[in-house]
Amino acid sequence: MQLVKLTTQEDVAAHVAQQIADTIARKEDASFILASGGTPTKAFDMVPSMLSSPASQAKIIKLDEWVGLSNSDKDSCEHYLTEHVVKPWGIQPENYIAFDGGELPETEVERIQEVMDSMKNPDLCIIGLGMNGHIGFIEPNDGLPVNVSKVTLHSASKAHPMVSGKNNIEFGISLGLQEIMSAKKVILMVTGEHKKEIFDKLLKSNVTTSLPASLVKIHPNAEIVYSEDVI
Ligand SMILES: O=C1O[C@H](COP(=O)(O)O)[C@@H](O)[C@H](O)[C@H]1O
Repeated sequence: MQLVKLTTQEDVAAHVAQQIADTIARKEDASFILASGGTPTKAFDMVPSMLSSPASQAKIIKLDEWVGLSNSDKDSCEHYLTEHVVKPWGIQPENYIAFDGGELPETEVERIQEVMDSMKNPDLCIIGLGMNGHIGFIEPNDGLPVNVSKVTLHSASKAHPMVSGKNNIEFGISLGLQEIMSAKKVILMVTGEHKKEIFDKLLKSNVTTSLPASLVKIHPNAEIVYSEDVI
C-alpha cells in the first residue's frame, strides 16, 4: 500500500483524475468501480478535460446506493454518478452497471452479483472514507460482507449529507469486499478537516473489521491519497 500526501484537495483531485484518464488512454474499455459523495467530485469533474475523446467504451460500476431512493432522486448515488461521470465522460448507457435503490434490494443484489461474477478484475476502484471508517456501505462490524449485499446503515452513514434530511433511510446496497479487492488498483481518497479523526485511526490501525477501510492496506496495489487538511 502506498501513502500519497498532497498539499490541497485540488491536488488530490488532479492526481486521481489523471490516473483515471491514463487508464482510459491505455485501455478504452477499462472498467471502474466508483464511489459517490463529496470526496471524489472534483476528480470526476476534471476527467473530461483530460480525455482525448469521450470514454464511450469505458465501463462504470456503481459502488453503493441508498435503499429507498429511486434512480430519479436527486440525492441518489445514481443521480450523482449520472451527472458527474456517465454524462460528462460520454459513457454509453449499456456500459454503466448500476442498481436502483427504489427497487426490491434483494432482487437488485442478486442481479448485480451475477453481473460482477461475469466481470472479473475491474481496472480501477475509487473509494472514499466514511466518517465511521466504512468503504462503500461496508460498515464496521464483526464480519464484513464478502459480496454484493443489502446492509444496515450505521447512524454515522445515515447522517451523510446526501441523506441527512431524510428519515426513511435505513439500508444501503453495496458491492462487497471481494468486488472491491478484485480491482487491479484501489485508490482511497481522503480529504477535509472533518476526516482528521478517522484518518488518524486508519493510519494507526492494523487490519480490522471495526475499520473496514483498513482492509485497503492489504490490497497489493492500493494507494491512500490525502490532502494536508486531514492531518
Ligand atoms: O456514505 C458514504 O460515504 C463515503 C464518504 O463520503 P464523502 O461524502 O465524505 O466523500 C462514500 O465514499 C461512500 O461511497 C458513501 O456510501
